[in-house]
Amino acid sequence: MVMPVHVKICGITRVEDALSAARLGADAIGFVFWPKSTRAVLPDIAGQITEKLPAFVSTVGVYVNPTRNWVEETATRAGLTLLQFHGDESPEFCNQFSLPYIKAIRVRSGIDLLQYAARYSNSKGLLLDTYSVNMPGGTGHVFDWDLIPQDLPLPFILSGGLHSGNVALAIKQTRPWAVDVSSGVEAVKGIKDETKISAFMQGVRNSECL
Ligand SMILES: O=C(O)c1ccccc1NCC(=O)[C@H](O)[C@H](O)COP(=O)(O)O
Repeated sequence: MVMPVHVKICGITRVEDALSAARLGADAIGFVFWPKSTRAVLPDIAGQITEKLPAFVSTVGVYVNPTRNWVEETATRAGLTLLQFHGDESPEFCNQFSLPYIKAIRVRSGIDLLQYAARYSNSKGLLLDTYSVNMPGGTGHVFDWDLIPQDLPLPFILSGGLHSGNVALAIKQTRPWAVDVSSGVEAVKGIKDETKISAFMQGVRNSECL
């Protein structure tokens, strides 16, 4: 039996994009609460988007080395269900909130993902993204999927440079719990393109035939 792969569409800043993502079958949407991002959204705007969502769509807050207060304030205002730590947050920092979390790891050669899995064993999964010196996330670039160990003891979310043209192959090769996309379904930064989301979702479904 082929396991269905979950989908998170990240960098949502508009109600219409969130509703398109939900209607086309996304399981989660992500709000970037790192103020330096071109996809950053205000917590109250995120809250208005969350209110419009149908049931069973998770709302994920994305952070890069935030303060405790910022996480608590944004989580409340935006009605989050999951936290995503994308910086150098310690396991102790990530564990202190009332919401579950996933830890983003920026992958490059030489990385020991098994060690990260042991360190963040309380996380609900590792989000594997592409390392870049310039940007902590949302780079639009893929990493070498061969760096993912077969025996990773946590569910992982494959991320980094995915789009409709490569997502089926990515799923076939790595067998993730979920995939995460931002640049690959955008018209411009922070604004999603419904046709691209639809093609991406089709790519995910096609992976079930490979
Ligand atoms: O998207 C951002 O601007 C961003 C900035 C800082 C930290 C994380 C960020 N995005 C997090 C995500 O979950 C993205 O979906 C993930 O990095 C993949 O992005 P992309 O390669 O553009 O699909």
